[in-house]
Amino acid sequence: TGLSRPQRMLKAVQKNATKGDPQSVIAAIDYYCRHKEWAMNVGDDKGPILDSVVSEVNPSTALELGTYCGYSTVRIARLLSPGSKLITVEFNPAYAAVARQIIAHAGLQNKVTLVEGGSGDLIPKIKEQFGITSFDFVFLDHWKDRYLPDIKLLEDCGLLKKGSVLLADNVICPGTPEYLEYVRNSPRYKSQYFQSYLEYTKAEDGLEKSVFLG
Ligand SMILES: Oc1cc(-c2ccc(F)cc2)cc2cncnc12
Ligand SMILES: [Mg+2]
Repeated sequence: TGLSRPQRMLKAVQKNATKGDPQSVIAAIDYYCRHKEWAMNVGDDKGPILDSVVSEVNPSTALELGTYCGYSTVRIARLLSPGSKLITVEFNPAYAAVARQIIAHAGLQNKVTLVEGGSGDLIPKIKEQFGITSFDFVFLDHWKDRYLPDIKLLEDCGLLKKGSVLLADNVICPGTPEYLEYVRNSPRYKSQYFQSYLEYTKAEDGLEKSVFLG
């Protein structure tokens, strides 16, 4: 049945984006997904909000849950200071295979570690495997019913510290009601909603930024 949607997206990047130029990779994906076929990247409406939060935090250690094709991985990694690291977790091997190539096309492979597997299995292993004591920034963009259990896991594993920033995609569409209720009502978080649009559409969606208070 030919190429998958992620593989078609990769071809568009290889054809239209300049090697080593993250901005051209981002633009090529946004053009393809807006004009050719939709795909579940954070996109060019929510993307600048992601950029502004990453730039404000300027994380030394960052975690992304849900790589997909690597669009937001590239958005985050292009903003990291030298020596900073982004770990991105993807459950689907076919997605991970495309993401590795898109991240490499952007020239960001030295800033990014892509780990294949389930976030629930991998989070408890991060300290020992990567020698990371805590994350300054976490981007949640995977299965919506994993958002809440995974931040509780991050808390229990001591991977969050006072000031750690969580940014969650899709809190309206498809929606993460249990997660929102938790971060908005917990005394351990200061939460803020950034209204935007579902990628490449006119539907409402938004990002929830939650600062861990320790
Ligand atoms: O940004 C996203 C959007 C959608 C999605 C799919 C279908 C639809 F109709 C609306 C929204 C699904 C996602 C799954 N994981 C991560 N991010 C996602
Ligand atoms: Mg998303």
